[in-house]
Amino acid sequence: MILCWKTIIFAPISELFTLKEEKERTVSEEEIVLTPMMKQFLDLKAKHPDAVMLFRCGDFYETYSTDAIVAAEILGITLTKRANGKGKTIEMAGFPHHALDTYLPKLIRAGKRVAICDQLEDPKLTKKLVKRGITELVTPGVSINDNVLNYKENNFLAAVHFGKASCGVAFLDISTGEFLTAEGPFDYVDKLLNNFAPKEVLFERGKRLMFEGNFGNKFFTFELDDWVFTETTAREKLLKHFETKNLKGFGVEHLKNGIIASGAILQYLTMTQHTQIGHITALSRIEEDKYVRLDKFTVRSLELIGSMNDGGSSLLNVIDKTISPMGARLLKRWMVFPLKDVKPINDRLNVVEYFFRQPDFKELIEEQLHLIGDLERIISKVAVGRVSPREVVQLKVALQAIEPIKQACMEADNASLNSIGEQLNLCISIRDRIDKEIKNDPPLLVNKGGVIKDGVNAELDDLRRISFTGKDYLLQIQQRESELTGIPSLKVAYNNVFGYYIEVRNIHKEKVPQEWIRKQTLVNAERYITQELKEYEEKILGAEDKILVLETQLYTDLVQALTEFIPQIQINANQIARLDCLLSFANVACENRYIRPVIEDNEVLDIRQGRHPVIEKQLPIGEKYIANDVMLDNSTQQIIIITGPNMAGKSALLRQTALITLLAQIGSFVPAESAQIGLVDKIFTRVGASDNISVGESTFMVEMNEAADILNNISSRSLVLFDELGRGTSTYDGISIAWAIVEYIHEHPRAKARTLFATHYHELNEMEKSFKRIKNYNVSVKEVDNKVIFLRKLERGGSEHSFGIHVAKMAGMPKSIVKRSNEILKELESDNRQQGIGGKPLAEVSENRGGMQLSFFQLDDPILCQIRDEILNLDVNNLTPIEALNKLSDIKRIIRGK
Ligand SMILES: Nc1ncnc2c1ncn2[C@@H]1O[C@H](COP(=O)(O)OP(=O)(O)OP(=O)(O)O)[C@@H](O)[C@H]1O
Repeated sequence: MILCWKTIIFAPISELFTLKEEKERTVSEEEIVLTPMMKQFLDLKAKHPDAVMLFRCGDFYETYSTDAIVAAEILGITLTKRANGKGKTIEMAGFPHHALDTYLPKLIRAGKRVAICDQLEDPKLTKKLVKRGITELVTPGVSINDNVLNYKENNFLAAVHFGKASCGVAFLDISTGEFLTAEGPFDYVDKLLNNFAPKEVLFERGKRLMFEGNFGNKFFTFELDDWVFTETTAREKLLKHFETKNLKGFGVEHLKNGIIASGAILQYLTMTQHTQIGHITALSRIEEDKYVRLDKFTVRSLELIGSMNDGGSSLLNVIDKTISPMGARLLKRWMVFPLKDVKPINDRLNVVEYFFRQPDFKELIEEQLHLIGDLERIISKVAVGRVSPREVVQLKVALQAIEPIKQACMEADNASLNSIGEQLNLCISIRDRIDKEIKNDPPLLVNKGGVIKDGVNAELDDLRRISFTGKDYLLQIQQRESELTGIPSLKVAYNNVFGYYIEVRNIHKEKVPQEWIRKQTLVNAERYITQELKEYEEKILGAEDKILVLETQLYTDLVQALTEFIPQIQINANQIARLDCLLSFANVACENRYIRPVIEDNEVLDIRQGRHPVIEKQLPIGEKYIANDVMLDNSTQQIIIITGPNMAGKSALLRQTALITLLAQIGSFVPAESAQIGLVDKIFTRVGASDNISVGESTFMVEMNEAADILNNISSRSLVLFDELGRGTSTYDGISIAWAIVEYIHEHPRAKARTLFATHYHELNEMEKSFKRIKNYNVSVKEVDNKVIFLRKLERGGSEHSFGIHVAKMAGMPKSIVKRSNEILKELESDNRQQGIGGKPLAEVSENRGGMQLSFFQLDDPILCQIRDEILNLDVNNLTPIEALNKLSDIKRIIRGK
């Protein structure tokens, strides 16, 4: 036999034998002697060199060589060695096959691809090496295992195709069957990748630089051959799967790049042996123009899905009171895809209001939703042939719960609810069939038996009778023989080796009849078999085997019948998810005193007594969130410049305005006394300076990139929030850039966006004088006895102080520094007052400020000079909070030393 290296291109080889050369060559069998099983392993492994192979050996899944080293580390299992022909050894680590569900998710969560290699024939029936083959390739993006999946999240696999004019993208969640596509410029695809957060992304081999250059390196990726990314291959694959002549019915026919990406996904499913995919019933286009555009910075800085601080809360945490897993997943989607048309938003709001007004209806829906479970993922498991008897019973329970929901929705005085009710399908025939055939509390696995109810199949009933009466008969034998032999402790028992046997304790061994055949000697007893016992054993065991075969057959037939209902049950799952989200909105609104916003097709944003939905939940007991009014429009008050001390609540106000708008546009009630929301098409936020050093960009570069993106994309319908824009550079540059940007938004006809601009550059208050739609506001504080009290009220007019020194004091800054800072501030202020800021060119203002700073550090005090040097040597942009604290403590030590 000749082994070809070309097919064996992975690391384990080097550990099985010594490689003379790395390059391709052929090796004769004389040079290498492998055990036959290892040869089989190598052949299979060569098909998926990058995956950890779980190789089934009897009752174990084994891993070998480098796979074993990796698996032992991730799974915490013992690494051993096994002989591998001609005195060689190979690393090995394994676990019992029934523990697959425990260990597989750990490998997937560690970002590994796993090839499952099973025995394809019964080892008992062959004398040769057992046939084995890869039955499934599980990867982070292609998993239906409950232990890998998070029930509140979709598990998307994505594919990206780099077309000539645009980029195509597709997303598939195999656990729910949802399949989506879109195409557009890189930044749009980047936004989608961030919003859908796929667990794995596929792209064409050799295009890594392009991929990472546009989308970063945070995704788990896999490269596929270039032939996968051709239009003909992709179209063929899609048409074959959907059994259609073209893709017009899905509304994606014109999306050439999207189609290529979608085809690549299906191709990948074939490659990973996922061929039962009847639950993927449609390919939908992601309709960009239907949703508010939120870029990834906005999603992150508004903390919609996750908090930027460890342990912090997100908007999703506050508003997710969904009951079903489908509801939780849909709500997460709604959060990043707010609507921008009045009608669908009002449709949602109408339902939320209906829940409010009809507590009985709300209670009924709530009660039934608790019974439904993960209908969407269960029906996907039906399609892929992995549904357990318990899940089938859960499916029945869900369909039963849908009946009262459907009825209540149809009877409701609300068109959206009527439409939900109409779409719900009771699937009565299959529901009743499950009820008739499957026991109410079946075992987890069908091969354990006891799944099918009595009365379903006459043959099954007969076999069960034989099995049960046979067992009774064995008891009779026990009793009879005990009496005949006079052995009171005689007992009939069963083990896998001898089958049924009679056990007699040694003290009675003399009384055993001659015709009994001795099979086993124990310390205190002997075990025997008899002719009669063997005959009954055959009958009982034969019946039990037949029962299992028959039950499995009946169960498989039922699951097959269920596949006919996949589309209807998927629709049910969607409608239930929708209802669940709207119910969640109603409950959140009740609990937190939200009101229904008025949605209008104009450019007014008028929020009265608005609150921040997340901060208000986090305040210490006894503290109340101070509500504020914010009014923006395109004619009188387009841009608000908000100044005010540090810690006053400027950022909170900015964010709450965006969050209220966003909540309204996903159809939720909002935390305010009243809210008039003129529909927003895009929300942009630039909040604080953040570093992106990992991709080689400075704080300021990131800030300017984001600001440029905003300015290039805003429209007169957009909402823009700038928080401390320009902070990442010198005061002089910062003010100039901030001023120019505000001026642009005010003046540019296309860019007349409603804008909130929070800043510490009080100089920007000058703009109100020259620009008609710019208005100054400040978040108020009161100074009492040298102490600052935060009133947190938004008031008309600019403010002059930042009270930064006060905040430094609150933060525990050494008293001497606080005192000295106050002296310097007074000096600076008096100087500025003499010179005057208003009307002066910004350059002058800034230069003066620089001059003052210099005089501070020109003092003769060597301690101050030492502090100056310490501060000047700091790289503030790269300073971690801990380093900052350490530095403060160093400075404190210097002062104390004085
Ligand atoms: N309206 C409010 N009612 C009650 N507490 C509030 C309110 N607004 C803000 N806070 C509290 O004050 C803290 C500081 O608010 P915020 O970060 O908005 O201040 P800021 O003015 O942006 O400060 P800085 O200029 O230093 O960034 C918040 O974390 C919150 O706990």
